[in-house]
Amino acid sequence: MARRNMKRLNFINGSLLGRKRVVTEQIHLEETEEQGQSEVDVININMLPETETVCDREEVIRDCQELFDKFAGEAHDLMADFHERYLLWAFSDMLPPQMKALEASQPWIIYWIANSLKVMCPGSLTTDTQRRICQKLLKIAEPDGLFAGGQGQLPNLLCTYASIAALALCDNVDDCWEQIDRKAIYNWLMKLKTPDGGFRTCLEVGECDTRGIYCALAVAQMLQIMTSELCQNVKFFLIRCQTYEGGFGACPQGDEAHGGYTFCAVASLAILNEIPVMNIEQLMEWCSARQYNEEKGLSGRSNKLVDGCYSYWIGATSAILEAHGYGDCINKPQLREYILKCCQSSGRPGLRDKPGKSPDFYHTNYIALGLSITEYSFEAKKGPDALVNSSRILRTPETDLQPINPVFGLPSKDLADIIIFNKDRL
Ligand SMILES: CC(C)=CCC/C(C)=C/CC/C(C)=C/COP(=O)(O)OP(=O)(O)O
Ligand SMILES: [Zn+2]
Repeated sequence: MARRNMKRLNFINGSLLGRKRVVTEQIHLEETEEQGQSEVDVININMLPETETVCDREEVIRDCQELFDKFAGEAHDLMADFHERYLLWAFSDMLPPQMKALEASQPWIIYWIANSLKVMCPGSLTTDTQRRICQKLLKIAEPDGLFAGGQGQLPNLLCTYASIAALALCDNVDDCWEQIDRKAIYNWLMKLKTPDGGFRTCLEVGECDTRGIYCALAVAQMLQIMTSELCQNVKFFLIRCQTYEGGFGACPQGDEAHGGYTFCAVASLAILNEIPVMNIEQLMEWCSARQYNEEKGLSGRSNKLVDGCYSYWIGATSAILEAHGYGDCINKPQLREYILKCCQSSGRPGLRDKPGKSPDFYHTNYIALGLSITEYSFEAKKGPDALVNSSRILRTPETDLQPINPVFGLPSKDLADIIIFNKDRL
């Protein structure tokens, strides 16, 4: 066999329409060592071009491999008590000044912390903390019953989802669920609705993409204010967001498939009970391609790096498909290994995107949800509420995680409780 001499072609750095040169194919002549014959070796143009991300990925693979070697053969558990301290601190102390940037996302911070506690350390969200959460969120909703990022801010759909999800975690303390103004929220959702089936994130100036649809439908389902008028055309908007790759972009036609927007689209179709309208085979292939052999974790889009938060955005998408009878498209034990060995460190509490990154509340929540997904199998319940049965497939006595509903990002019990409560209010 001739020794192959593969040479990397320089990636053509320019837009397709800007390229005016004639395409040339380079060939390389080489003497084979054994036979002394000349052989033509065509350069493989399918080789990965050397981009910044390709180099970054090599570093990520090295970092992960180091941790896999370090913990080889060890059952590496979740350090739940350690992470609990980080989460409880956030509810009792001043947040660091750099978190000022999240001034318009206060319900999100509350949801991420409270949900992480409920999933990883059940019992640690005390009645007193639940009371403080409700008082804070219901204060933001004054005087019109609509939720925003903070007091005095414009009502916002994404913050409304985060607020209702956080309230769902409060076990109806002090009858707080009674104080959610479902009528005001329904009327406002109808005003946010666009004729093509989308939802704006806020009146007049809000953007319109799959996140808005997901937040509107999830809120409507949790509050039991779902109507056919609210759902009109929504599935057509979503169908148009599925790209040639199989994942979903933010908006119809043209956006790149991305894990976050794919979750929003697939979870929305689950709420609408319309899972079969998408191209399931392509979606499953795309989800599987998000998991990399070397790092074992999930990326959010083609040729990008693994990140712990996709353990939920892609992990939940896969769990929803599994619940609807399509089988697993990710490898749960491998994902578990990435999470437990690469997304936590005994040096600093909280969960992180990847080795070398700092933990934060967002990643702690979505990685905890992803880890829970790896411990259960899923089956959709019959009926209109997008409820899901989960059965434990793994027993880790020290750190059993709560089963979650992959559609709503909440522990199954909290979700069922708020839905049942609101059903009775009809
Ligand atoms: C319910 C709700 C509102 C859900 C939102 C879902 C959503 C859009 C998540 C995206 C999260 C994320 C890591 C974006 C970063 O993109 P990037 O381009 O920085 O990261 P990448 O390199 O991994 O693509
Ligand atoms: Zn992330």
